Amino acid sequence: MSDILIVDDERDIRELISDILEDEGFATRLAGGSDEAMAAINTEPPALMILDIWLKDSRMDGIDILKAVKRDNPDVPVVIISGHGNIEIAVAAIKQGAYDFIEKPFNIDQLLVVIRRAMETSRLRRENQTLKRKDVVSSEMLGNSAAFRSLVGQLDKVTKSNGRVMLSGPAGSGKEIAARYIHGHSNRAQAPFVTVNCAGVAPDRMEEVLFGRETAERGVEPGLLEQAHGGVIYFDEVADMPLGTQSKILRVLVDQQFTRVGGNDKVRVDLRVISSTNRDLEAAIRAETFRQELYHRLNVVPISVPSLEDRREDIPLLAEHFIAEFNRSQGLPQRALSEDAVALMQTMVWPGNVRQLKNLVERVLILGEGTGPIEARELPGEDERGEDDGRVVLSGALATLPLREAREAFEREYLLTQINRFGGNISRTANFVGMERSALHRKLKSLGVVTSAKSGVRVAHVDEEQAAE
Ligand SMILES: Nc1ncnc2c1ncn2[C@@H]1O[C@H](COP(=O)(O)OP(=O)(O)OP(=O)(O)O)[C@@H](O)[C@H]1O
Repeated sequence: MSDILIVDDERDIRELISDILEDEGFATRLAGGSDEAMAAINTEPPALMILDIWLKDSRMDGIDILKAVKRDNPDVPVVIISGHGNIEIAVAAIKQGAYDFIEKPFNIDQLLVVIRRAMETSRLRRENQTLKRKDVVSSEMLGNSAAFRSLVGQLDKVTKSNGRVMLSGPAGSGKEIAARYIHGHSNRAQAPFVTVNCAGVAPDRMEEVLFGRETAERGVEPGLLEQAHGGVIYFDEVADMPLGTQSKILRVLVDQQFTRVGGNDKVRVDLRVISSTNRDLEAAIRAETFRQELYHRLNVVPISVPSLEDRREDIPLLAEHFIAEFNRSQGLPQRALSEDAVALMQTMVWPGNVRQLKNLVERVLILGEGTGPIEARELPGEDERGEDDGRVVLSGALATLPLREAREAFEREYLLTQINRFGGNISRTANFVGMERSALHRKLKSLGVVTSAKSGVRVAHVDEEQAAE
């Protein structure tokens, strides 16, 4: 979608327009009638279409083509060419969704201004759509592990206030879904939830995207802050916000008002601000890529979202939920999970967290074998797991240790994973690893592994002092 389609029954005119546009660096395609035009659009929708209203000897006239384009490719801006004195028709075309019109005979500058504006508006619109696309995702948040319950407990406490929340946690752990949970349970639930993808917008576009703009030609085009009025604005990955925009956002938070790009009027909006980060913002402040004052304003209530590895117990529940969801949305087979598959999933590493689990489930369902329970062998290939039929590939660090220490390091890691997988429950862990409960306790003690309750969550970790003894 990068060229301009020129539809005119007069060859001289379409070639003239094409020459002008190509001189300006645009690629063009030409069509002399409605069939050719429709075929060109169906092959690949253009970035913009210039359309003559009167098409001699054609099955469809310009207005029909316009209607078809607006029905099937509503994002393609259409600029109408109308004969001199046909203003009513041009106005009718605008009502049908044409972006603008130019009258024949037109002057080149006028043509270029209209085209540039149309392209720019359509780009802004697309950008906003990508930003809002996430809006439709489901916001059912599932889990039953202690770490998850502790998270929900904290979220519940902030739903009723207006306090600014900073969600921190690794990529894909569910920060956005947590933000939606706050929104959905607050008295702003009926108002919009608007996501600003701080990493996805080019720095020089950020202000226009956030604050909107005002131009003589197009009037007011509201930005995301205005679109979120009454609801929640979610700054996803705040650490990626350009420094210049950070200062402007800070001003908005202090003054509770802003000005659109190109405008003079002050705009007031009522917003709740929720932000997320998977980076260490304090380090970003030290590196002077994040403004300290903004950090303090956004970080009023810090809430940390646990990684999937800290809530391994939830893996079967989440996997089953995603299987059901893919069954509903894409008709993928509704399969059960074998015990082996669950055990493997609960011991794998999940750098991409819940998102990675969701992607894995989708892949297994697509590539899968039949409709029976999902087996462990269908899970990621050996190459991805770094093991082969239980053969462990030694990591560099392990390979340099004497056997006794290497075995201890392995046992420590293995048992830590298992205990966390069973939510800190020693009996269930003992049962799974095939040891007596008391023997497991002794083993843990000798390895320096202790379990403790941190904000209501029982987790296993290594007590360095004990381990050193
Ligand atoms: N507790 C949960 N229950 C159900 N689905 C979840 C849960 N947590 C995360 N997900 C799903 O996992 C995916 C990733 O979640 P989300 O986008 O909220 O993560 P994130 O931390 O905001 O990611 P990123 O850091 O990449 O922005 C989404 O599809 C989300 O619906």
